[in-house]
Amino acid sequence: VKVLEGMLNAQGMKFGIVVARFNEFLTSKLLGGALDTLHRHGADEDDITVAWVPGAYELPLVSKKMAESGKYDAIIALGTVIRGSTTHYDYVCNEAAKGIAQASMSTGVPVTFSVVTTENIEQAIERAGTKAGNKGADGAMTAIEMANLLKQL
Ligand SMILES: O=c1[nH]c(NC[C@H](O)[C@H](O)[C@H](O)CO)c([N+](=O)[O-])c(=O)[nH]1
Repeated sequence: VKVLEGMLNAQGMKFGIVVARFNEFLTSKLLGGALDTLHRHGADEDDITVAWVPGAYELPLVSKKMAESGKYDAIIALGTVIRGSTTHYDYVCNEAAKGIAQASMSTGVPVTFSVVTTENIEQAIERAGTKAGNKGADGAMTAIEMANLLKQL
């Protein structure tokens, strides 16, 4: 039986990070978690590019453009959408999720969906580096694993 699985080695790999400025108090923490994870798994600082977009709705377009460039082994999409603060929560979340998946499928480049979607600010804080971990760090781990796995296919 031949088993394929991605190692967690980021050495020599190039990563794009797309991060939403909306809820920047929280998305900056997701970015910090992603950068820390990439660094501690061996990624070189010069091999990481960060692009800021206005909000989660804009994540798919820039994720797709970065993926299409062929410059990156994986893309990490970071954002925070909180229902309590918006009437169009479902639209933003659904379009972000669908668009990020499409950016990945249409280019063959892994684009991880690390968008925190919560009912309220407290839940979002829990996922930005407190008791529920850091969704940005999780997205970076997924990106490293997927990039390693795709090299074997
Ligand atoms: O990233 C977010 N964008 C949000 N809206 C902006 C949206 O992503 C677009 O930037 C905007 O609609 C302009 O296209 C949010 N809310 O509306 O509350 C939110 O919680 N998070």
